[in-house]
Amino acid sequence: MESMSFVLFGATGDLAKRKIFPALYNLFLDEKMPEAYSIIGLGRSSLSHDEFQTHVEESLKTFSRRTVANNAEFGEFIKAFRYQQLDVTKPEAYKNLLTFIKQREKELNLPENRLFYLSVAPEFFDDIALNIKESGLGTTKGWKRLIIEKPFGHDLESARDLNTKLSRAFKEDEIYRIDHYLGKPMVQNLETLEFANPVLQAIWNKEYIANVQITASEIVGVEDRAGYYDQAGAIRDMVQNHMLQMLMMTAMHLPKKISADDIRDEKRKVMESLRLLSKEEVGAHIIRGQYDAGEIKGEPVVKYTVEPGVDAFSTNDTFVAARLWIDNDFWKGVPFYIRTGKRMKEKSTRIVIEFKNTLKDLYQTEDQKTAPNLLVVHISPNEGVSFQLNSKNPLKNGMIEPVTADFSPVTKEVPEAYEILLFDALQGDSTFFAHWDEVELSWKWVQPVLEAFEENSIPLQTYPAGSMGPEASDKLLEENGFHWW
Ligand SMILES: NC(=O)C1=CN([C@@H]2O[C@H](COP(=O)(O)OP(=O)(O)OC[C@H]3O[C@@H](n4cnc5c(N)ncnc54)[C@H](OP(=O)(O)O)[C@@H]3O)[C@@H](O)[C@H]2O)C=CC1
Ligand SMILES: O=C1O[C@H](COP(=O)(O)O)[C@@H](O)[C@H](O)[C@H]1O
Repeated sequence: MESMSFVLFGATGDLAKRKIFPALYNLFLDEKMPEAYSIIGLGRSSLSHDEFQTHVEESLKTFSRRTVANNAEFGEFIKAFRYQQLDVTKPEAYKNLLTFIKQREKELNLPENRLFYLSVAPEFFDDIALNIKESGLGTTKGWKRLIIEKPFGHDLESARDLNTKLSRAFKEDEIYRIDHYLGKPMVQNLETLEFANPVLQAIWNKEYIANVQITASEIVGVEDRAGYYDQAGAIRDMVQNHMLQMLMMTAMHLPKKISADDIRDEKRKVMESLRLLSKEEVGAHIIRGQYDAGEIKGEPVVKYTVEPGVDAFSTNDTFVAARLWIDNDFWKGVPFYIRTGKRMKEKSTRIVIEFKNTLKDLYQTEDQKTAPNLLVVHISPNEGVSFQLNSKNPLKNGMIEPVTADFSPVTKEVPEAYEILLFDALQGDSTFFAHWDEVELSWKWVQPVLEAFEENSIPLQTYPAGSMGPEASDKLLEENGFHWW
């Protein structure tokens, strides 16, 4: 891995302290950082280098999965951090930043490889990219890369506009759009499950698969993010990015070779085949929900519209379920269901592949009924893969029962999504970052849904906090003879 400067916009913010610093620290402990590097944090606040290093240390003590010891090794890590106060909206400030970066490059004998990480509000993304270009920060003898956080646009038009602006300063292969779900070990493992197992590869299609169910349920509510969430809703916050990325990863077909370009090509093909809904069709395939008061783990929970910062008459979606169709040769006729919501019964992200139960009529009697085979990819909170088979239970007179073969790695050791993604970006591997084609096609699918929601042309179903969403979400599957697993 090449030595570099890591330039972090928004270094005094929430994401930096909760995810980015801990990820860098754990990469350091795993000896996955470059041989030489400088980390330059930027923010509006006025901080000395020492104060910034203390801020980083405190964030690691609170959020790192590994403990922080006050030893020489830690000293080695923290000494790479420097801080610069910079108002991102002031073009003249970038000149000072360039001088500072060059000075550090000289001190540490670093090549001009610069990785810029935009961990600031999205309204700044395009300005920062432009200022990097105009100030000469992006003119390097080495490489430059831009990591950009979500949300990438608010709708199709704004996403296109942002992309056009970014592409004036960075080429597509220099842009790393973070979708942290793509860094989750079990989402990455989908590729291996599908392509490294000939048995699964042979049956990964419409001949054998009855339906696919992707769930991302959360216990938390809107928390302290009402300002953002009440405008975004589950459709923008989760569906446009994480849910559709998981769908792409599940439905993509065998690439010519395992490379970033080939995998992203296959993902794009999935999105190109995704059946677009007209605004009028949205009601038949999409369930829009909002949580009502309820109870979670024995504690009462208030309804969404009385949460701090939420509009009392808000019609924002805190739950979305959808039935999607991929009209290609592999998946024609196989429904893909997705559901995601806040204030649900459990925190669970999982993908369930339900296989066709073609042998169920072979067994005639009640005690010989068979359940469908299920392949379940457990993404969080616990990582693993399980496979449900039918087997005779010798203790129950040979009655046929479903049994589960389970694989779960030791979760304490599993790296976090941000660690995995940062390591990839440091190495220049963009496989698990969202390509613009995927982002644009996702927005294309989402756009009529956004419009139907905005026009209130489909009902807003309420669901009690602590449930698995509105009843209408169950009916969506019942219409095709299925139920949620
Ligand atoms: N927090 C999270 O869990 C997640 C965040 N994201 C995304 O990450 C990005 C950052 O979010 P988050 O850390 O929560 O945001 P915060 O509001 O916590 O932090 C914002 C950062 O931007 C800096 N900033 C604001 N205005 C300026 C300015 N004019 N010039 C320079 N710096 C400025 C702040 O500096 P200062 O504090 O010094 O004023 C601060 O460092 C957003 O795009 C968000 O959508 C994505 C997923 C999850
Ligand atoms: O991006 C987001 O993801 C989180 C859920 O992430 P997870 O890793 O905990 O599954 C969600 O709470 C948040 O609203 C959204 O912005």
